[in-house]
Amino acid sequence: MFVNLINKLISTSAKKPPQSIARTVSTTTTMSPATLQPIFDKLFPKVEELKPDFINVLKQAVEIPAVSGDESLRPMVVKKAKFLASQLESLGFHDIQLKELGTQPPPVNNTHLQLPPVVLSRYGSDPAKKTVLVYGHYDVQPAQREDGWDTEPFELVVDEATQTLRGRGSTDDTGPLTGWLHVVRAHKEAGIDFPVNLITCFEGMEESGSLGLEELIAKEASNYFKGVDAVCISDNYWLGTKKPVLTYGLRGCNYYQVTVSGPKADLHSGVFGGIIAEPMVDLVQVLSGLVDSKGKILIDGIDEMVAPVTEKEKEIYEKIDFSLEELNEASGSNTALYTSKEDILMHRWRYPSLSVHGVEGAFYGQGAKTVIPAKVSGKFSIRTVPDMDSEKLTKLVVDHCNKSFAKLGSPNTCHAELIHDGAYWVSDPFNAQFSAAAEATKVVYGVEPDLTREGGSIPITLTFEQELKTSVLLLPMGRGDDGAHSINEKLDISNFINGIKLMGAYLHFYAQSPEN
Ligand SMILES: C[C@H](N)C(=O)N[C@@H](Cc1c[nH]cn1)C(=O)O
Ligand SMILES: [Zn+2]
Ligand SMILES: [Zn+2]
Repeated sequence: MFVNLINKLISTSAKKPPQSIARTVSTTTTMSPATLQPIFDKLFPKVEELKPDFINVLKQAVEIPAVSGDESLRPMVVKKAKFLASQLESLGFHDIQLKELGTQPPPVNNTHLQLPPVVLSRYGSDPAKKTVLVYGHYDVQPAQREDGWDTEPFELVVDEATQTLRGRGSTDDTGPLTGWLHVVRAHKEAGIDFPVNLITCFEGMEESGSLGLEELIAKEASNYFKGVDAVCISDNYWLGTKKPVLTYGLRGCNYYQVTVSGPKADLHSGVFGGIIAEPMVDLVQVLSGLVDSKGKILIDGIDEMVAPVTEKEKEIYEKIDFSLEELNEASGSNTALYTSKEDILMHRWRYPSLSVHGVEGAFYGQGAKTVIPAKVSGKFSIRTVPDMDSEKLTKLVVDHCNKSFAKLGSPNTCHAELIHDGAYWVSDPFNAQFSAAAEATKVVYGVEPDLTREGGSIPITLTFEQELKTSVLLLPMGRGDDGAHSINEKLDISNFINGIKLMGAYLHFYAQSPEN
């Protein structure tokens, strides 16, 4: 009955993909694990044998602080691109190109700042084989030891006690990205013919909105990317900590800043406090008018853009393997806004959310600096979902900020703007790629994967689908408690090693699959 429900959801949603599907994948396919078993019997032990080398490559990559959101670290992002190019070269990839994307558009402090290059390369060019493009990002989120890390964030620590690899980028996304290189190495050293032609597209701006990549993909669709049959992205996480998943949906992300400016320079609060209008005081009031403590977005017009939940969709969430306890464990707290699994998953996957991230220009360090900041920018983002329109949303956000500020009657000035936007994406999880990945999961993990959506965003996903006219599969490597974007980010060694096997097995199953 549940299978019928899923099929109905897909067939009735016409061009629109299903909102959410929670059952395991049905693999009615001609692919036979038995014919591939002799290959896996050679491949998997080789992956195990190369584990120390794979960890060592990840260690070298993590040591480069490629923080795309920090302008001063841009040379490090470029250094990491070059490091990857040299790794690709030593593995026998060809046609390696570091594609330049021009200068970073405003808002930016250095108006001549070059965007980091996109690393394109090929492994194999056999016309008899399918071509799979693998996308990953080599940039990372900012991290400082003082944030609360147990060890230096840009040193990969092999934690024997927990059997994890700790360091910024271990799970998001340096570990999974390097996984694709390791798959090639394991094939070479095991003497196994690589099942597909591989193209890499590794970018260095994902954590900052994938600036410039859309244009590159549109340009290369009929050039470098010509003949791509499928796109695979390993850049998200299992829902929990035990069960592997395949992911068929992402929320989008519109990132904003609202800047309040007043005095020419920061001022002494003893000299000017009480006699001038303080930008920070205005800003906190504008920010507090965006969302309430229950997570309700206070901007008029947003709820109306969200696709309504159908009765059928509600049933889907019941089947998912997830609990409030797992959420509490992953957040390290009991601060959840919802208690039921359905509410938690719907608010993570299919409703928008607004998060306030920080304030640029404000005092934030230790001690007690008595300053009145002259200009402060509040940063916040809205995770978007079907059927929200990015331009309409931005208009609502900017109008809302301007109205909130006007109510204050302040002599300061206020400017709200979009920094970047990335689209949401929902796909059909029963195509050839997902079936191949489900078979691979059964071989590697011995279970059928759950089908999940992701609350986070990978801005370029929809662009690949539209420009290359291919399906996209999200094949996560890490677990839901990996701490991506947080302190002590980690990747379990077992996820790293099994994830590499999974990537390899998926490529073999997909190569055998009768359809594209
Ligand atoms: C899911 C992916 N690994 C990720 O972390 N994506 C970022 C991308 C982003 C940054 N700004 C806007 N999108 C995320 O979801 O925050
Ligand atoms: Zn990330
Ligand atoms: Zn990522």
